[in-house]
Amino acid sequence: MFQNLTPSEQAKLVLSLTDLTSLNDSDTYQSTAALCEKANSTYGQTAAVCVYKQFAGYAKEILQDSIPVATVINFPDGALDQARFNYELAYALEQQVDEIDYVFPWRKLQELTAQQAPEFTDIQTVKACPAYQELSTLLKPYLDPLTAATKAKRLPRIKVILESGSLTPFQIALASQICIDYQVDFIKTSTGKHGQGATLEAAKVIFNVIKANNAPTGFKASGGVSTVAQAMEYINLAASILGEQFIKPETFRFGASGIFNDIKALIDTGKSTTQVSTGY
Ligand SMILES: O=C[C@H](O)COP(=O)(O)O
Repeated sequence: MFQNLTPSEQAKLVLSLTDLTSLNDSDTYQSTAALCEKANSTYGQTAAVCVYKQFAGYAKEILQDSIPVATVINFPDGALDQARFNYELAYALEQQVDEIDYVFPWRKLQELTAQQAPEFTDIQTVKACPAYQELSTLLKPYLDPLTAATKAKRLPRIKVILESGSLTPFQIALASQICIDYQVDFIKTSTGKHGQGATLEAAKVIFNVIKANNAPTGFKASGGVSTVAQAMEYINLAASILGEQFIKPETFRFGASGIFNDIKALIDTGKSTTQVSTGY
C-alpha cells in the first residue's frame, strides 16, 4: 500500500507522523513560535511538536490543543538521578505537556551487560539475562511515576528514548522489553545528540520485540531522519513486521528537526530536496 503512494502523498503521510522537533541551545520563544507555525500549516498538521520544557508552556499556548506538545526529560544523557527526574517530571507536568520523551539510562544498561555479549535471538534469552531483572528494578522509581501520570490522565503519552546507536541488538531488545513491561506508549530510538541516530537495524529489533510481546507499544525513529525517502524505509519495514495498521500517529512517529523542507519540496514540486539541482 505505501509503495504505491505518490511523492506528495508520501510527504503528507510522513508529515502526519512527525514530531516536529527543536532541541537546540539556541532555541527561543521566537523559534518556538516558528516551529509551531510549521507544525500547523497549509501543508498539513504534524503528529506533535517537541521542544525543551521551558518552551513547552508557550507552545501549548500557541497551539491551543490543535497539536500535542511533547518535551524531553533526562535528556540527552540518560542519567539515573532521582532528584533531577522528580524535578523535571513535575516541571513538565506543570506545563501540561501532552507527551514526555524520557531518556533511558542506557549507560547503566551498558555497564550491567558489559560482561555479556549474547546475540539477540529471542525474547526468552533477554528475560533470562540477570541484567534484565536488575535494570527493571532500578528503573521502577522512574518508569512507574511516568505510567502513573498517564493512568491518572495527567499525561496522554510517554516515549522512552533508548539511544539505540550506542547499544547492541541484545541491549536494544532488553531495553525494549523493559519499556513494554512498564507499558510505555512508544519506544524511541535516539536523542539525536549522541553518536549514531536511528537505523533500520535497530528499528527491526524493536519491531520484533513489540511483535513477540503482541504489545500495543508504538515506535518512534529519531536522530538523523531528514528526508521523506529515509522515513518511508522505516514505514515499509514497520508495515512488513507489524502490519499496515501500525502506521498511524498513535503508534508510529518520527522525531525530526530537519525534515520539513523535504516534505515541503515534495508537496510543492514532487521532487525531494536531495533531487533539486543546485545549478552547478
Ligand atoms: O527527538 C528528536 C531528535 O532530537 C531529532 O533528531 P534530528 O535533529 O537529528 O532530527
